[in-house]
Amino acid sequence: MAQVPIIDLSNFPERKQEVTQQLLSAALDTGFFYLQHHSISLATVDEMFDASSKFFSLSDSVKARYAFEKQRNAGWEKLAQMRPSTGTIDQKESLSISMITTPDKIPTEQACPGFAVSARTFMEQCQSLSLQLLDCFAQGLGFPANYFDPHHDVTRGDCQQTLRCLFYHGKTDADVKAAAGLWRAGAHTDFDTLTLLFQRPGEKGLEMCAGRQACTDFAAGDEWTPVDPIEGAIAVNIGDMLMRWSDDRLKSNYHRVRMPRAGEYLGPRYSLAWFNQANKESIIQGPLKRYPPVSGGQFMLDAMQRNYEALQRLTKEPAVCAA
Ligand SMILES: O=C(O)CCC(=O)C(=O)O
Ligand SMILES: [Fe+2]
Repeated sequence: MAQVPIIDLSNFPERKQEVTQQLLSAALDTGFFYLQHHSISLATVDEMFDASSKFFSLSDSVKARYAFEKQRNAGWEKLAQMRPSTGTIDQKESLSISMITTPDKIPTEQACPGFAVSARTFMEQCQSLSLQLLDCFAQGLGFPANYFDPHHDVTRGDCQQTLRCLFYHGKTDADVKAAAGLWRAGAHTDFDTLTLLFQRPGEKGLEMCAGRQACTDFAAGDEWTPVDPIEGAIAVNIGDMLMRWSDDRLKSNYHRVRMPRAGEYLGPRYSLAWFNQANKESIIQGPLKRYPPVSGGQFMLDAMQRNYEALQRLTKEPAVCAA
């Protein structure tokens, strides 16, 4: 079974070369790693989890004021997302918001007091840690220092940086018995450059599958490794955009969230995902030019189209990966 390495960011400025090597080696192989002793405080993360659970506890009619819009990839959705790997609906709710481009999808002070303030602080800290990591990857891939910064520019109107709050409903023993074929989140890769994934201790279920060869393939192997929550640590994974930007060297591997099993904790699971996504107008191309250049905006549209076509095929054939 693959190992998910734990990378310690203590004394980062003095240890930057060493950390860069560790990040690179994790990204070349598993595509997943944990970060410990990073710059995001536990209090900031806890406050964001509180804000997120308060939002999800609102009535569906209030949450529907922030309804998901596919075109903008923003807003709230419930029992709505289907992955080509499963053909069943993910057992979850989510709220996706961006730092500047979706103010109308951020719950108001009246609807959810404190949410906007907590989300802003959290997103700012996620952004700053992400640029630190992306700078290491830039150097590891042979790009100039800070190469990725202008491509993840949150001050521009074409910014695609996104926070997704996730809420997986609690289950009963009967639900668990009847859960064959259901997933909290079906196997998928992320479309972004880098995802920071925050989990709460005890709320397990995330699993990853190492071994993807090309950013264009659409299948997962069958060896799954748990990425269980570790107190204070962030689980990080490479996404398809960085896989492409690295000419397939860094691996955007499949991952999923399984349903709890009988005898396990059956309560709700909350997670927070910060998706780093290149600005729509940024041009993505690896140093080896393995793929033609593509803009950040077009890359997302193509990824969604590929997903859509795979879902269409699913209605005619069995699931591409019996995940
Ligand atoms: O909730 C999790 O742990 C994973 C979520 C995820 O992979 C996603 O939303 O892309
Ligand atoms: Fe994901």
